[in-house]
Amino acid sequence: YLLHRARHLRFKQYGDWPQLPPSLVWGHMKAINEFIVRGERKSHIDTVFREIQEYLDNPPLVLYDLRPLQHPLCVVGNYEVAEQVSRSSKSFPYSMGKSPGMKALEPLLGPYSIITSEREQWKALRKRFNPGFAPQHLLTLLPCILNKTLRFAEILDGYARSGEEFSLNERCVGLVFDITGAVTMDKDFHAQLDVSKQDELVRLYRELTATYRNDSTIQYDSLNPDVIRQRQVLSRRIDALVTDHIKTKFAELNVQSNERPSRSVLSLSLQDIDHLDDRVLLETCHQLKSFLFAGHDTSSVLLEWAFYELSRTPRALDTLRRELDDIFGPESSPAAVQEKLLAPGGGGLLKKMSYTSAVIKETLRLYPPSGSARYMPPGTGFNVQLPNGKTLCLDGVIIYNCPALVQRDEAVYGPTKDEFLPERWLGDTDTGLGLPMDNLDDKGNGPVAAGRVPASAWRPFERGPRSCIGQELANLEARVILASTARRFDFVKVGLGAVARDSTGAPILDAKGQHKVESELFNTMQVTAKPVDGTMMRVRVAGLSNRA
Ligand code: HEM
Repeated sequence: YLLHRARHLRFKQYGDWPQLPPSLVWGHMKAINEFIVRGERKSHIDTVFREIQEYLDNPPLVLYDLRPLQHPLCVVGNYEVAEQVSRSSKSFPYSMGKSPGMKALEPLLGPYSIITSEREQWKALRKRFNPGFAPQHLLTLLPCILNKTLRFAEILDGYARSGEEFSLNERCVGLVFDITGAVTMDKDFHAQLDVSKQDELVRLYRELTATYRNDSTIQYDSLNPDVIRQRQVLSRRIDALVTDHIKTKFAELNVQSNERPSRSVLSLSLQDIDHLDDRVLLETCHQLKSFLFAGHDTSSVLLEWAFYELSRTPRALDTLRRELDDIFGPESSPAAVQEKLLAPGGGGLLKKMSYTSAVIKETLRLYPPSGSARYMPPGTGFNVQLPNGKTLCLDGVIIYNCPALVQRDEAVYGPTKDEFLPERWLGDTDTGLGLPMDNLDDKGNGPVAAGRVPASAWRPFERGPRSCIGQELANLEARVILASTARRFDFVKVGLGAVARDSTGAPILDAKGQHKVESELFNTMQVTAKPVDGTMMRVRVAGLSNRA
């Protein structure tokens, strides 16, 4: 009987789903491993999924039988299927539930996090925190985003003077951590200063995220008692610091003062709270932790890839710089850009940055830092329709909406699917700055189609009710940072991904207008997908003679 049952589970239960040939004992684990060892071992698992999808002739989804270690996993690479998973419907107003695998992130986020909460609890949190992330509100925080960016530019100036190699990842993480801290909790983390001068929270947070740095072994680390204990200790210390901060801010809010009231996401979320009981305190703490985590880990990756792709695509860099010259004038120093943005109506300049927006959109298309893993228990009745009209019930299977596949689908993006081509977005550069809150219908779904590419085929922030609450902030900071630094600095990749040079030392252009590279820079998995080497760079002040 047992053999009959095992055969059924392995070969019949999902027999008509697209998949690699399963083995009775190993399911798909052995077959996946064969693809892993063929390529770069440190590659993010999305790269392996991409190779398997191509090998199987690009089906809309692929099933991976990982039992008994995990639930079966279904990786979605087609925008129409992905959209059905993420959108709300009459029977499933909050779309599919989140995957139980996200529990591994609990020490980072806290058990009440908006990222993992469900149904009414999630809805109440989203309602409470949405106002702080609304575009108009975020514009009021522009001065503090610019301040942190000036510090970043000063640091780059220092590297330009010394000629030293540095990890762009470390610098971008510091910058984005500072911005997220200021915007969400009105706190200066000093994350861009020397380690000894940084706020204790930064150190603890770095230590905690480092426990997740074991490539793709999150699942197994979660079972290691030492790692579990270490995460608990760090998490409790972070909770204590964050709750103290919340209490201080709550007390300040309740004291009449002539000073301008704080505009942070935290302050806005406390406005309607009369009494800070333990539950509200903990719930608020877990949201702040979630914003810190989700905010810094993703936005820094966006910046790293954007600077890298611009550094090896002279055509795109020239176009971007010309746009910035037109909008901000020829004076290109970060301070001059700051002055323009802070002048009356300055925020409106950001809306004019359509090529910059296309660069951001294209970077997030090629290198989405994260995706969405969903799950509905068996018996729920969650069905999707495949492009061929066939219906599949997704109950009991972890569904991974994988933007790294959807956003390189040849059927949508054509033969240039793997190329960095910001121009493809001209005329359709909305990166969500088109007010996602207003753009959504009453069920929280986004527009069905816009421009030449279906809107749902670009989904780095996911779509539907559980889409990223911080997408406006991410877009805003990326625009401000690119506006302040893209004309000032020339980035030069060193090590992995460095450009190839001819005998005179000049970079070699390929037929598509990009510099040839000596080796490919690629993403690895460290909770999110990020460049494997920390994006080692050198930087120079661009055209010293004509740029301030
Ligand atoms: C380039 C930057 C960013 C990218 C690519 C990104 C991507 C995503 C994705 C794919 C999700 C869905 C996750 C899931 O379904 O499990 C998400 C959710 C979320 N993100 Fe972001 N994110 C970015 C920046 C930010 C920032 C700056 C913040 C806040 C400071 C933030 C806070 C959140 C939160 C709280 C959620 C959960 C929303 C909910 O379930 O209601 N993210 N993000």
